[in-house]
Amino acid sequence: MAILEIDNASVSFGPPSNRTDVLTDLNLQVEENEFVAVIGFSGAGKSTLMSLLAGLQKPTTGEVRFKGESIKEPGPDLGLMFQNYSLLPWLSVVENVKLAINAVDPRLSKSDLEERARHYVKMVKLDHAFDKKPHELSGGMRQRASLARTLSLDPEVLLLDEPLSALDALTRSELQDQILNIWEKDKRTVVMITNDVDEAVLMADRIVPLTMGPGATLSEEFKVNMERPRDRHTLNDHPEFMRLKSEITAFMMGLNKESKKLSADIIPMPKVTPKSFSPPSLAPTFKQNPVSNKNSNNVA
Ligand SMILES: Nc1ncnc2c1ncn2[C@@H]1O[C@H](COP(=O)(O)OP(=O)(O)OP(=O)(O)O)[C@@H](O)[C@H]1O
Repeated sequence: MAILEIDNASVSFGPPSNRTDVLTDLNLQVEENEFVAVIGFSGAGKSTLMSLLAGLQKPTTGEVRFKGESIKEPGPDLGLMFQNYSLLPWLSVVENVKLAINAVDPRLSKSDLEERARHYVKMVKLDHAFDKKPHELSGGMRQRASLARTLSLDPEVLLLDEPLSALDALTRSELQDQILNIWEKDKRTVVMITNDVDEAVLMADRIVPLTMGPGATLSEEFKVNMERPRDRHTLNDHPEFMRLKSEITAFMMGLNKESKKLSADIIPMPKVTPKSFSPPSLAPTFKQNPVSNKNSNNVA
């Protein structure tokens, strides 16, 4: 049985008179220990999809299940790492992690809590910044801290919403490796959103494109049949990597083209011709006030 399932789900926002259909007819099955990458364009509904999987967003229709049970609310089994770090600015790295652990495990002793928080901060190689506040960290360090916080909850499923988007290429590769290490060593299930085809092929077992919104849906998937560990340095010589990369890129470009064509078909520009138009005078106009005119000498 799949650990995580989306069954014919859709998400719409707003009242019926002004409804926005963001996601429609979503179906996805994620097996235990699988690494699934969802790839999509900006604004397609990727974060909405993650919120749905994390139980933060209820489907308008359909169902989302974890281990066969309908997901009713967020819980520690489904660890969501947000795109925008969301660290509390007045707490240090280790305090941010402690706060998260304490929320799911309030009976831990002070020393166990400290030890566990430090363990996860070390895991993402932030030991040198235990006591730093978020404003003292670089973007990459904040993403690590945010990852440490998500990992510290020891979730069965890691839901990573563009976890590496704000990073430079070097830091990005370093963190990709760390996520892969954690996934392989601790045998987790990962669903990761990315907009980077290379990253998806390097990391995932399966890549599922999200079509363009409104009414985005998950389309046909691409299986990554490449042995692990995958060596990033020789990937560009790997025929399967090259094939997948070009197929997925062509598919995504096709989606983009189709969506532009659709929006051109659906929203024709209205033909608006003003009946008459006279530009307002640039000089300010004042209404004559007989009283103030009389006292005009009194103006300071
Ligand atoms: N609570 C909400 N109410 C109304 N509309 C919403 C809400 N949440 C998201 N949307 C709309 O849903 C669409 C998809 O948003 P979402 O943030 O899921 O996209 P995304 O693919 O994650 O975007 P990005 O890559 O830019 O972060 C957008 O048009 C957004 O305005």
